[in-house]
Amino acid sequence: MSPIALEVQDLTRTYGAGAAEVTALAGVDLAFRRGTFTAVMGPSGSGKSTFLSCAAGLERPTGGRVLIGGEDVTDWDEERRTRLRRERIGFVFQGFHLLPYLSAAQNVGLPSRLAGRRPDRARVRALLDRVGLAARAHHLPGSLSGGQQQRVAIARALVTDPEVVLADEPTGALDSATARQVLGLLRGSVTDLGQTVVMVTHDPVAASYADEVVFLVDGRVAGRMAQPTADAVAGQLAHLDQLVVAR
Ligand SMILES: Nc1ncnc2c1ncn2[C@@H]1O[C@H](COP(=O)(O)OP(=O)(O)OP(=O)(O)O)[C@@H](O)[C@H]1O
Repeated sequence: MSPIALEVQDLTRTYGAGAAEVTALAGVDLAFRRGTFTAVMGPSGSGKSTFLSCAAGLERPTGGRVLIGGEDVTDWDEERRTRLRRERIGFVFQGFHLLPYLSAAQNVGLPSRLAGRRPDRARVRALLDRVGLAARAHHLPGSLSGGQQQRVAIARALVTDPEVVLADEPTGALDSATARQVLGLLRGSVTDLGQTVVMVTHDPVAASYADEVVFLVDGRVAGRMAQPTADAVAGQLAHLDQLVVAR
């Protein structure tokens, strides 16, 4: 098994053409080791969403490679990439993205169903238990709080034991106490379950739960910080221009 869960090599992505061309990613090299939690930060427009989309196989890069579990998936056709997303990547979104007419347990089991398998009931139950929602297994998302919905989404992201969990502003819609619970669960999935989490966030407190922060500026890696604290991250964000100059 590759020790690297996700790797991008010289990743570039441009949109439009000619005078209207926009460079969203300008040659990003990053490798995410298994069992690590990384936060990706940067100003608006720095390429964070584009990076996640390319890593997830939702968008094709203009150049460079994407490797999942050591396997180069860059040139896979749409069908293979859809299967890759269902079976080998977990997603957590700012807006939860649960299906409203399925119960919490059915939402957690959905990735297995989409992959053509009957959900493993014991695993669904264990994951709901892990996120503190065993008693709410049969509730519809509409009867759960935002934080509870996000906890269901985390259980769903973990159900296939994916190579990597990609989280896009997972606490962006939550109050700070609820956000801490959600971040604790993501942290626990790494520390206890050996998962690999890559999380885009604007929030220095959220980033402080990660092992490392990667800073993007203008589509490039402008800096990194190991063992981040919220204060250190906030300080670095305030001086990203200096990182770029120092590059
Ligand atoms: N579909 C698209 N068509 C044209 N330009 C795009 C498209 N998607 C992104 N861009 C441009 O690419 C650059 C990077 O955008 P991206 O959304 O990846 O940044 P971001 O760091 O995620 O920003 P934010 O923090 O605001 O979400 C921006 O200049 C953006 O306008």
